[in-house]
Amino acid sequence: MNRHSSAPPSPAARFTAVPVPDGAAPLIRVAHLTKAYRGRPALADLTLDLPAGRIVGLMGSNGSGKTTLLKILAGLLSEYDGQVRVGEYVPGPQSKALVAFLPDADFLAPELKAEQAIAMFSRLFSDFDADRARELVEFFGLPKDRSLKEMSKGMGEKLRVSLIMARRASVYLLDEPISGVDPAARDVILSGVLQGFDPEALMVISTHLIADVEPIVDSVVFLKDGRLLLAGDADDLREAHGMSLDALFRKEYR
Ligand SMILES: Nc1ncnc2c1ncn2[C@@H]1O[C@H](COP(=O)(O)OP(=O)(O)OP(=O)(O)O)[C@@H](O)[C@H]1O
Repeated sequence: MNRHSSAPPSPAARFTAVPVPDGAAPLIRVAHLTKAYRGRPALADLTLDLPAGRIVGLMGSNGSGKTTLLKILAGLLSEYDGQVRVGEYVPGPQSKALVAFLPDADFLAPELKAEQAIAMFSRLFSDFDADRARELVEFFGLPKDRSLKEMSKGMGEKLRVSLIMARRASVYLLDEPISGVDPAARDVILSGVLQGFDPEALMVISTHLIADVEPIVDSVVFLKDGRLLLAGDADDLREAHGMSLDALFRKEYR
């Protein structure tokens, strides 16, 4: 994984890109992306390429622009400056077919039980694998006879993750999939996310719970105030800074 030379520990500024294999086209390309809400910048001149086959931790303190970036990549926010490509597409109907997006807010009707939600996703998405969703529901031990409103917060999140990860997408964008659930449930959710994950796909997981996702990410993007603070291979960053990503995050955001 280490593509950097054996240079001494270096400042964060050296790590400004997730490595893209030689000759490969990035799956996501973002160039000079700027997005403001009523004149207040949420993303400022962000440039970032992400290749297929990576699990990227999108990290940053509250308000650093993670959700805004994911919504733009998912095609839900279309007013921005700069260039964005998912595969060969500007975010829109064609790119949406490639992208499975787990928003940080509820997106399912509270009356739905697991099997009804699976039926709905089968109708909505041609790449949805209902058997895979049922396997995940089973893996998470979710009750089949309870609707979403009768489930705990952690159960609801597990159902949403089961649905999103059962799409056969090229890009998975997960916005805070483990926030608001207890530490044991976080581990279970993350192992569910990884189960059967296509190694050729790209996954971007936004979080500020760095220690929890650190074991599963191989690349990192740190945002601060809508700008790229650093980005790189997780092993390279740990080696160059001589600390875990969690410790690095605490140092950079102090
Ligand atoms: N719909 C909106 N209208 C106005 N301002 C917004 C809106 N959505 C986000 N913002 C602002 O944009 C900035 C970035 O917000 P965003 O939600 O992208 O950050 P985040 O890193 O996902 O934060 P968190 O970790 O708290 O979820 C913040 O200053 C926020 O207040």
